[in-house]
Amino acid sequence: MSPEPPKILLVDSYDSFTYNLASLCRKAIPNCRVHIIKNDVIEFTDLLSYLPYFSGVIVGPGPGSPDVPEDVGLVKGLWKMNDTHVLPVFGVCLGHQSLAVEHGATLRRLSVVKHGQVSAVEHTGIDIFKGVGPVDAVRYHSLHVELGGAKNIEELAWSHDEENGRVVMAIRHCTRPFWAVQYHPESVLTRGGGTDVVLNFWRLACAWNFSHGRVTRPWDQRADGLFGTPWPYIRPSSSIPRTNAPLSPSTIKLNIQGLSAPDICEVLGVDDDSSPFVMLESAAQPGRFTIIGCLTLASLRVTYSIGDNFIRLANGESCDEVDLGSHDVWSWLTSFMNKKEVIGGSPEIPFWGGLIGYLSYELGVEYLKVSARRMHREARHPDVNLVFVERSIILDSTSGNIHLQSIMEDDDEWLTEMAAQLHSAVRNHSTYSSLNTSPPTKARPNTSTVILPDGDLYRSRIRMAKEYLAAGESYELCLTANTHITLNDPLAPKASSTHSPSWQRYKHLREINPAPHAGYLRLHPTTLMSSSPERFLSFSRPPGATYQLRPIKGTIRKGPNVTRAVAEEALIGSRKEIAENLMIVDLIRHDLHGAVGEDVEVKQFCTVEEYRTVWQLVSVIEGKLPGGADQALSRQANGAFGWEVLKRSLPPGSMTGAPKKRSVGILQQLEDEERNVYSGVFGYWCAGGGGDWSVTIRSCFKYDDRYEDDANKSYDPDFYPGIHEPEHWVIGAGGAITDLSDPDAEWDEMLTKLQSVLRVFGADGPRGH
Ligand SMILES: C=C(O[C@@H]1C=C(C(=O)O)C=C[C@H]1O)C(=O)O
Ligand SMILES: NC(=O)CC[C@H](N)C(=O)O
Repeated sequence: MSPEPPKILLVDSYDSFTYNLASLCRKAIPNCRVHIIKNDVIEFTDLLSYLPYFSGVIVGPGPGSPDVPEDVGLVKGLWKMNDTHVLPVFGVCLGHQSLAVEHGATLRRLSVVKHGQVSAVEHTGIDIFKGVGPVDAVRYHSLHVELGGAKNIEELAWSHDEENGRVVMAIRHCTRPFWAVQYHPESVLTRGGGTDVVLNFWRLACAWNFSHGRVTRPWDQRADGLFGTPWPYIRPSSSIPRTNAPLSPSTIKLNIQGLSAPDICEVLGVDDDSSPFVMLESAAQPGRFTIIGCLTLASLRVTYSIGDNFIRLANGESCDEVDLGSHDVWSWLTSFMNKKEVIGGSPEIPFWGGLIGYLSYELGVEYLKVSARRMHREARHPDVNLVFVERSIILDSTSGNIHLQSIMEDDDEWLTEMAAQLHSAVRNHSTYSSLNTSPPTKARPNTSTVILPDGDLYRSRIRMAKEYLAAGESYELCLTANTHITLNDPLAPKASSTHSPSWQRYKHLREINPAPHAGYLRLHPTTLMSSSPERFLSFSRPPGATYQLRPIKGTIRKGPNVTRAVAEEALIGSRKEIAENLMIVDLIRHDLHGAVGEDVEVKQFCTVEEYRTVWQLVSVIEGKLPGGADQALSRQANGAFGWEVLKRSLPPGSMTGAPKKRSVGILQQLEDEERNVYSGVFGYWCAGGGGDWSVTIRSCFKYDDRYEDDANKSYDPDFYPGIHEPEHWVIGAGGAITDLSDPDAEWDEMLTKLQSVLRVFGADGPRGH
């Protein structure tokens, strides 16, 4: 009989780095099984009888303080076990602080907090540091411990901070098998002191277990009941069998020069303001494909608002509310897409047909189970707003090819007709207004109002955010605020069957701020225009799917003297910017490890990319499922696992800060309004597997409630409910606040981001005040 594998209990204090620690543990401890529990799922006294199943415990990092019982939960109890229960424990950061504090150490705040910063760590070279060379370790902490009054605690490592003096970096208990480190061994930038230290812990733990005659209890049903499957646990996304025969796209490939994405939209009738319309546009590098939906009266709209127990399905003819029953919106959509599977399209085309639309920020917040203070349950606008696209036109900016596709049966006639229409559009191309790029007329005086966030209030919120950071509640907070624009010009051309003001504005936006993740989504009641630079998550078609996230953190405004070299110096050369980006990279590694398991890699760390108005610092993280799971899941459903990864990773970490859950809760205190469409994601899920979702930033949206009940039903050209009404647009903008943030500079950065979109309204831009 083979020996039982080492079993490690990892206690998670609601951190955003826990799965990184699990992964480190799996790398360091041969063949181990890691069971993760939250620190509040069980009382410590009830956990005691389960400890014999484990060879050791790892106590992870987390927000808050070791002094606050709710922050550490059952962890406190571990250090007070009586001799019969004792087992080896390794603490990290909050875990380290808890070990020290429970033994009499003094908890203090650092004079200057360390979030996402690398420090040289000196160590004794013994014990968990035996054979360990130089350590350059990432730190995420505001609090630290002084060992003066501590009993039985010995220092093993320390750092010398310019501002804080000597800070304890690792300790051990003198008589019990307890060790801990203040730094983060699992961070992607930690060099030395990671796997080597965890392996040493494991060797010491084995030696202690052996010398104390401690044998782990064989795993049984009882343990299974509480601790379940060890990490990495790949969640099957859907067990619903495929019920329909898969569809197959019919395609025509054209190479027509001189037809832009907006030209094609106009051929398709985007100017009819009452009709739904979707385009995901790669309006700049590194974007390649533009996806345009060719919607029909029968195109199915799928909407859902938080708090509802139904999904709304509508097309131009009917509208139904479908009871969710035991499903949530995520699983409902998974089974919906299971019935829509498409196979056999051209492999290089990312989208063959499928869902296009947006998911709100609050949808992600709801999944995190943060108690939502301000959720307006009544009369919510859609948090999920999607349309199922059966006919599409894809532009490939690399080859110049235009692909017409349909997954509707016997649709060749449409393909031929559309090809003919596009050919004739080029011949008459002067009739298409998109070729005339003149911006919408500047707003007449007194016809538009722009309500900017209040500068003093924003700065005071930054200071409050920094107070939370100093207290150890968060490592980084992405603070944002909304700008409201009201347009009320009785003389401006009205929405009609031949004129869509929002479309004209979008065309202007793509000119002044071309972006790789641009988009125009008119899914009434919502209209979204985006010039987003940021991909959130893309997943390629299974099998062998790659899950890629591309967080941006670090922004500077472009200007005549801001060359690439200057931008690199300002971004890569800045401790602050690298720290901001690193924190999100570590957070995203955790989110991805939580979904796909062990195979997660940082492919690009902090590279400067150029956009029309800003330079940005971008990192790329990719994950893959293990071979067996990948095969099994790809047989089961068409990209449903990508949908699962999306669900588990929202809201985008770059829009929350870390640790995600606690930070989202704090941001709800600091921000006055819901973020809604802003800070969520928009993109597609292809029915052939694969998807691409962008972060909804550098965007603006409006709700037009007058369309709500009727527009889906009516394509009646005489029905324009918005005809004499003002338009009300919202632009969200913000930035990551860390301890190193300067309130004036952050306000300015927020204005820079805001300005990239606000200019389309022809309104006077914001000035710093
Ligand atoms: C918050 C915004 O952007 C986010 C914050 C960034 C930053 O702090 O540098 C960069 C990109 C986004 O992840 C925004 O555009 O409104
Ligand atoms: N990363 C952590 O565990 C942080 C611990 C604690 N909240 C601090 O800020 O010091």
